Amino acid sequence: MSEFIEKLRHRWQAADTLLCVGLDPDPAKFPDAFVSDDDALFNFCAAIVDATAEYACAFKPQIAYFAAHNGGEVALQRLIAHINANHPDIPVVLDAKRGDIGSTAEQYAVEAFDRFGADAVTLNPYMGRDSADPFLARNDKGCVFLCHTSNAGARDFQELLIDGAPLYTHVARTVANDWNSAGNCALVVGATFPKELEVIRALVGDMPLLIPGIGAQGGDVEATVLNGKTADGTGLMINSSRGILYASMGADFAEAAAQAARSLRDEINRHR
Ligand SMILES: O=c1ccn([C@@H]2O[C@H](COP(=O)(O)O)[C@@H](O)[C@H]2O)c(=O)[nH]1
Repeated sequence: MSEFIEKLRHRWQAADTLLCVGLDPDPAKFPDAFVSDDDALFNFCAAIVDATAEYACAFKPQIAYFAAHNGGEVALQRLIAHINANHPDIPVVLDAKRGDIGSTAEQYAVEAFDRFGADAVTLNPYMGRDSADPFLARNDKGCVFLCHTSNAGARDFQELLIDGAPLYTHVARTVANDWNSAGNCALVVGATFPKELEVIRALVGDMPLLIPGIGAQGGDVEATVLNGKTADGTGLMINSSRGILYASMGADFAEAAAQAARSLRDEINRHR
């Protein structure tokens, strides 16, 4: 089992939480105090991280929200270093959805794990095994493959029938049975597709699932937990980004984020 999966399992138990706090910083939504702050991306996210850490089983920074801004990738690098230094028990899943030919994928693996210091990265399996190999070879780290995403367009390709079974089930089986020999794989499954979540859980045993789609996208917490949990009541990183980050856009943003995180952690736990 990879260090990422061990760290995640330990955090599930030690902190009694399945909540993943998503870090999608949008300066247009920041409180006024950040308007003239040259380091607003880092300062806003670090305040959210410190306020919500006790409720988090993982943090998930989405790289686009950093890379969209000049200097944003340096802010991301510093933010992950801040999490690793101050909250070392909480794994960081870099949401980058990488996938390319092997030689380029090698560079993406260096980017995620060595430059940014993430414990795991989200990956697009569409280009097949050789595009995943540079990540799978890092068996201390985690590879979180898109399986059934949370958006409406997930149906366009992911539900197409191949040999009588939807494409997303082929992804789930292939990752669980072929790609996970080092025990370092996980899957992304949207909370907005609870029936498909149940199907995927039945196919992949205890493999961890990253679940976006709660909060702003309207996924149902009870259905997510009931259909996605493992026999021991864990197995899930249930993500909320905007619902936590922007619980208040006032001076009390960090306290409001902590309250939103605690409330969602508690709601999740009521259904475990
Ligand atoms: O299927 C997917 C895969 C990834 N995401 C990402 O998760 C968060 C969701 O943000 P919310 O504000 O909680 O809706 C965001 O970073 C997406 O890029 C997803 O939503 N669905």
